[in-house]
Amino acid sequence: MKLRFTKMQGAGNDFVVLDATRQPLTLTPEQYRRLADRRFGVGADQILIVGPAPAPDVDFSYRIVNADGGEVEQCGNGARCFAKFVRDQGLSEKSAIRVSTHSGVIEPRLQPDGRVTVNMGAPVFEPARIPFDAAGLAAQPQGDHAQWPVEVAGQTVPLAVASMGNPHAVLRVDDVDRAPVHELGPKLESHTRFPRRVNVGFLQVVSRSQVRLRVYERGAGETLACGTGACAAVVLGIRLGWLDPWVEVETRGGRLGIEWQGAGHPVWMTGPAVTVFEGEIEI
Ligand SMILES: N[C@@H](CCC[C@H](N)C(=O)O)C(=O)O
Repeated sequence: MKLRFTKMQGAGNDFVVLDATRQPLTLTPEQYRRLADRRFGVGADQILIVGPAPAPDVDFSYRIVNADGGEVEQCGNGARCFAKFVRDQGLSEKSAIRVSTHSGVIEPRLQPDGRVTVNMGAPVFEPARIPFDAAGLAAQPQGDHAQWPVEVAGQTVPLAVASMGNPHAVLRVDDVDRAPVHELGPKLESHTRFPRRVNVGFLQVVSRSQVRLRVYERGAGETLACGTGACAAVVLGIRLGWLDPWVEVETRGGRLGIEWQGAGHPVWMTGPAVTVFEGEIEI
């Protein structure tokens, strides 16, 4: 089967975007892995499948598949690329687009400067809803929230955890360039405390409004940026008393602006969305 695709990136987090608005598209996990493969396929951290609206109050649906072939709930950088994709392909003329994902409706808005702002919805902190197995762990109170002591690689690390629709664990470090991303990332990603695995963020606080972040993503390894990871890290940093409500996040692939006004409010993420090329692949 020949498949048309668009290669996109948001702050260096790269995607193969597929249009399934006119006809249903179901690939096998092996086919998704092949598309994501940087040597045998197109190459991507995630595959985004844009589909028709499943209900009258939304404009589209979109599904997200990690490079390992597993379908997941949410993707922040992908949401920005999704919005640019539907506009560029002439699928919508709106600049605020409501899209249904596996973890609810989000609303990307195209900005006049080409960046995209997304209402990512409200974060969730209850361990059971992340999901995070906190049984037997005493939370370490700090600020108005908690970090959890988790045993990994012979050490105990304090993790803050949240869901942005998908699960995140965040570890504060002094310097992201020297952080043990490849030592602790894979071990925490599939740690028994996280029954659905987890995205692992390494957060360096530069000031109350600026952080540096690296994320070892579930199902993809370290990416140049993770949008939901940036939302989770900032939200947890705010709850722990480290950060102000508006924070610039420096990733290895670009900068994201994250705003959160506190409990009950949605997280707003602003950043780039770029088309790299279009093509066709035999899959
Ligand atoms: N890169 C993404 C997140 C993609 C999904 C993630 N790896 C997961 O498994 O939850 C982003 O920008 O948010």
